[in-house]
Amino acid sequence: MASTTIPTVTPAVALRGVSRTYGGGSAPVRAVDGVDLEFPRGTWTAVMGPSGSGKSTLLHCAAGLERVDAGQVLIGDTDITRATDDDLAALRRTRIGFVFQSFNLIASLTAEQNVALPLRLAGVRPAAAEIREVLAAVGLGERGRHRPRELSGGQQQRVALARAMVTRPEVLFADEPTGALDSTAARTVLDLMRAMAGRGQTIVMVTHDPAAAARADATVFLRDGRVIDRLAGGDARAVAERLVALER
Ligand SMILES: Nc1ncnc2c1ncn2[C@@H]1O[C@H](COP(=O)(O)OP(=O)(O)OP(=O)(O)O)[C@@H](O)[C@H]1O
Repeated sequence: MASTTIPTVTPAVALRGVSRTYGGGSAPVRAVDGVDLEFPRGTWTAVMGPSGSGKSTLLHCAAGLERVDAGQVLIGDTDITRATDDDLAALRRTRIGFVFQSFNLIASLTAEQNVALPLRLAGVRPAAAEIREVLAAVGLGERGRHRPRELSGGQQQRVALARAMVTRPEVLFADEPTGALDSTAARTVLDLMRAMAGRGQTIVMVTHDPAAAARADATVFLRDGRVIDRLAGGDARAVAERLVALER
């Protein structure tokens, strides 16, 4: 009988034995402790866990914002743990997007200028029409000339998402993207993330909110820097129950 080969698909992001320890001396903190995870292309994964369980550290290591002490992080076929600082900076400008709870927009720039920034940093002259299109995609077509302080929190987060989307990154890393938003604004941001995953982009999102995690395709649960549980799909109640169980 002929043997069949199962084609292996490279995940968008893979962590292999990743560890990150802070501080040396007598009290080092192992924030991430031997994590193995794969994030398939076009999927949206939530990362949950108690405060201090290592969620942000894991996200920063996966996005190349922070160096790992051990293990490998692969973005597609690229091992970013071997990349130089220049390579990493280039990767972050082109293949990776990042959104934070605090939006991190530049106060003195308009929405359009904020969105254009990653292209400018990559040495590309942004086309005005392209910037308007991305802002329209997040429902802010009329707000391009406004500065962050003239926008609501939900609108600012949508500008931050537009800025992360403008380079069409393979992977979007989001650290509590809805943490500062009311439920209506949060839903709009989560709808946009769902649309991104639908276009084949991969999303890794740290959240404390079971309702936000329930919108993702899967949730991984961390405790003491380790992955200790995983839930595919699920509703907010199922996510919350798992979270409560691991906080005991
Ligand atoms: N720069 C740092 N220096 C020293 N220790 C740190 C640093 N950053 C994080 N830690 C420690 O590493 C552990 C994991 O922190 P991390 O911020 O990744 O957790 P988290 O799960 O994202 O927490 P939270 O939900 O409260 O934001 C914690 O014990 C934290 O105190």
